[in-house]
Amino acid sequence: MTDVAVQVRELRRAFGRKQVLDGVSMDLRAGCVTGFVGSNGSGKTTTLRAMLGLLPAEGRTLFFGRPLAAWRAPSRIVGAAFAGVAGHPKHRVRHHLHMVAAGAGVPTRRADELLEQVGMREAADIRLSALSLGMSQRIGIAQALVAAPRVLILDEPANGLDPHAIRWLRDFLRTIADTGTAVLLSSHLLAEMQQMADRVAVLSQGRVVAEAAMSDLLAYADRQSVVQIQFAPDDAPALTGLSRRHGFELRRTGPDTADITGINREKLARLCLDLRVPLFQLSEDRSSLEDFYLTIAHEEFKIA
Ligand SMILES: Nc1ncnc2c1ncn2[C@@H]1O[C@H](COP(=O)(O)OP(=O)(O)OP(=O)(O)O)[C@@H](O)[C@H]1O
Repeated sequence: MTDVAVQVRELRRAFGRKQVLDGVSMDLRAGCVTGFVGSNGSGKTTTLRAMLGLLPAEGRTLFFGRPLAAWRAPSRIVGAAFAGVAGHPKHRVRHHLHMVAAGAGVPTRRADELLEQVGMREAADIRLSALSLGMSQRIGIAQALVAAPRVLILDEPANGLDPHAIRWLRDFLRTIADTGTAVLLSSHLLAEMQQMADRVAVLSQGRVVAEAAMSDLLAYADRQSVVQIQFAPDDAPALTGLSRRHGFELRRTGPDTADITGINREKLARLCLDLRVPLFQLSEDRSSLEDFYLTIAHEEFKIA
């Protein structure tokens, strides 16, 4: 599904002299999980708040072609969660969600269903102040979903989650997106997004500098990575032939060492195994996706 659910256009916002948003534009697609990434302080939260009209900003955000305020029941259009759950710390989880449901004009049984869906039934009687960060994130998501919105916006939802909970979140968001909901989640960790998002929008210096399918971004990362190998000098011609046949670049750095670009470590290892060329060292200077993100941010990289 590629229907555009949300169009964000030219958002601008300064705090004092600092131009935090300098023309942020992006599209969110229905049925798609979009990761919104940018380093700490790059303006992700500011963008989300501006999109939702929680913060005055120049520019516009259209939800299914209209500003949010033009919809009769905005909570059915978009649900959002910022840093876990917002509510009275003394309220207990179930009571809190019932109040949110009542406020949104939906039956309280919807809140109970969501509590079940986010795996928090056992936490129903816990006070909001006693929730762990991970629990609070889940309840925040339940709260955002209470009116079954067509767009779900989550600010750093993976914060404080352990790997098991991140897997849960990924599967949960996939289920939500599969119903046609457009999901936007922000994070300063690209590695997390790699697990969760179909598409990614990269925020840098107040603008979205890349918007692409996650698979394209990862393929680009592969092309940028450098694999260092060590081999038997006799195998040099075989490796050169392999590089020609498979279109990767091999640059000799010594009689038995080379730097390779244009192919990732796993694929290279498989090709060498097939060719029966033993490698004595195989390391990849892909650094990390974090470093890769910094590269994109600096190069103002655009993926077609
Ligand atoms: N109300 C405010 N008043 C002044 N400055 C603000 C305000 N809100 C945000 N900022 C500044 O705007 C910049 C962007 O902040 P924002 O919280 O949007 O970044 P972020 O990308 O969400 O960061 P993080 O990943 O750390 O959550 C920061 O420099 C922050 O200090």
